[in-house]
Amino acid sequence: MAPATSLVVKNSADTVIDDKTKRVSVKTLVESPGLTSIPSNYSYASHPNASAASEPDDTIPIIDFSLLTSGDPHQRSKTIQDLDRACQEWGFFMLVNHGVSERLMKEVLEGCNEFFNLPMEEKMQFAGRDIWQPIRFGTGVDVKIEKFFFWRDFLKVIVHPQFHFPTNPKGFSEVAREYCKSTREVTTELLKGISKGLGLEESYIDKATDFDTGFQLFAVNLYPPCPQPELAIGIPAHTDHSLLTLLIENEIGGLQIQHNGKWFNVNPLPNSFLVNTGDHLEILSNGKYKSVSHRAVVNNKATRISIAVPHGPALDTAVGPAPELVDNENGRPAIYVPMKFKDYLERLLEGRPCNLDHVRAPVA
Ligand SMILES: O=C(O)CCC(=O)C(=O)O
Ligand SMILES: [Fe+2]
Repeated sequence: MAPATSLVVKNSADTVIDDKTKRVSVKTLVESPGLTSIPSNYSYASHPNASAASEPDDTIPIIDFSLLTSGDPHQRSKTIQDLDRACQEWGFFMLVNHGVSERLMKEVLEGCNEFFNLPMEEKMQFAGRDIWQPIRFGTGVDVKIEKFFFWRDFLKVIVHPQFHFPTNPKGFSEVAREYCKSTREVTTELLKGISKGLGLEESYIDKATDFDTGFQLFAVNLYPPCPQPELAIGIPAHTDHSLLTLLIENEIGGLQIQHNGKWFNVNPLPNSFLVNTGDHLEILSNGKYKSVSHRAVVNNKATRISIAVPHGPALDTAVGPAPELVDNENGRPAIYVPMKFKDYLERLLEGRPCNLDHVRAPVA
């Protein structure tokens, strides 16, 4: 295996995305002539988290959305039970028959591809480190302390409660608007089912999180082919801040989730959504559901694109454990304290390994 090099791509000022680290995008790096090994600061393999993953487990839950919304009470209550089990045992499921068209899913992925293929100066207008910037193009991750660089570029757009979007490539904004509206509608229905599965009234999560004005991101990850995929990582293990994240990808594969202490490769069913429970469902359910740890690995053959759409509470809303799920007398105290979602997101920038540590209740 060729050693990781300390090759430095000639960073002309107009390709440096991040002033602080003088980094160019991974795409720029990959397109530079003669790249046969990764620059040493992308080398991740010595990190303790870098353990091998098992083949996909065929018990990864599959939820049929059409049964949740069919109007048949028996099918609905069975699907609610399945959802409850999936959230409790995996924190992750594949959603099929969700009603979002294959055409729309293809078009939105294509739009993302075209965005990353725009000239650099077009994308550079969105470069920046401020997480509140409505449209942001960058590389790596968002934390202040990055020990090594990650093999991914990103586009992050705030799409709710206000919809923002780049005007180029042409037509992308319209497609993305329709896509984000669809994932929001699907999520609204899932949250109703999840509320019921937790033994709460159907609208509980909607009301407790002010979901109508909830924070929604359109987060695209681009993982160009990596000459030494075994040494690099696309996104290291993390949990999502949201209630639920809906993810699609261009059928290349690379998502891994942690289950019972082991890592699993996820090979999505065609046209399915990969759905994971985020920190705010763990908080609201008082730990009954776990915010699942996941990561993205890279490959040396093809560019992978994934679109993660995390749906969260309203920024000014502080979500705590549902009182119905707290029972102080019977050994089930509230294990989290409420924190405004806006403040929670800002803490992420401190780069602590587990976001939920910020809101863990002191042990009495
Ligand atoms: O690319 C993937 O499969 C994972 C992306 C992800 O976890 C994220 O954007 O939070
Ligand atoms: Fe994630």
